[in-house]
Amino acid sequence: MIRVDHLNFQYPNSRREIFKNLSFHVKKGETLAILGANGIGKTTFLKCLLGFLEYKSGNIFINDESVKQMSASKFWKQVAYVPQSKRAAFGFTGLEMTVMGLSPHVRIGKLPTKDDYERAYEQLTKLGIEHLSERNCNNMSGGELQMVLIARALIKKPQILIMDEPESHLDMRNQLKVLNIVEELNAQGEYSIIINTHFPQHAFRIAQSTLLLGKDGYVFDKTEDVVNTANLRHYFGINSEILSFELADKSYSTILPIDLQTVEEVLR
Ligand SMILES: Nc1ncnc2c1ncn2[C@@H]1O[C@H](COP(=O)(O)OP(=O)(O)OP(=O)(O)O)[C@@H](O)[C@H]1O
Repeated sequence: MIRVDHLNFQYPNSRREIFKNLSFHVKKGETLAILGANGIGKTTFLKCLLGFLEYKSGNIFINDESVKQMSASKFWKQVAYVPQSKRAAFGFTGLEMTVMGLSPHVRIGKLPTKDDYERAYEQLTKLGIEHLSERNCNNMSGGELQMVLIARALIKKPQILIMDEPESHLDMRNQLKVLNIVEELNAQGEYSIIINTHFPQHAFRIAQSTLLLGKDGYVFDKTEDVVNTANLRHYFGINSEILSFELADKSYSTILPIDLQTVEEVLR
């Protein structure tokens, strides 16, 4: 369980408060989607959560323990981060990259063991990407590298999994692969998952709750209560329609952006 309590953050060189009194939680076995317009503060929030930026006030708790009081080693044993694959450039093989996920569990200066490499290979196999184990990450496609980064995050069996736009830059097939993995992890009931995304329809598919960040506040609630046409108008300035249908006993919803709000609509 991760709980964010009245968090406030502002960059030192800026007058804008990126978030003010931000509070929400993600229970074990649940997925939260974070949505919001470009530049609203999604990455900034992840940086605060991961300890790369210091927030002004408020607190973040993992299983009711404040992260401020937690050692880095304890934090990183529980939390795994999957960065966007486009920003990565590494000279490691898929197997080496996956083994690196075990680093919080390995003493400094100690090399990974044969057992660690076997666990890494097993993790790649679980995700169906063992063929990437000997491939250099620099020679992988965005989708392949994203899957290896997910393997690296999962190998240490984290409680909290944080993913920064894992399906951006991927084709539709690879997007579905990533969404399926998140759905499977969610169904296992062992993780609290936080996923930054630019796709509201993905929030519908994988996230029980959604945090929608805006300039003048935020909404946090069940996804179906957050992702609606009124909020998309207010937070993205677009008119849209939500389309829902059933297929093979499963319900699906997606969002069709129709057009930008007109100046009159904005002023109304
Ligand atoms: N180091 C910094 N100093 C001052 N302002 C910053 C700094 N880094 C980011 N910002 C500003 O903070 C705001 C939030 O940026 P952030 O990258 O968190 O947005 P985002 O929601 O992740 O955007 P996107 O969807 O485009 O990735 C932006 O206005 C950005 O210009």
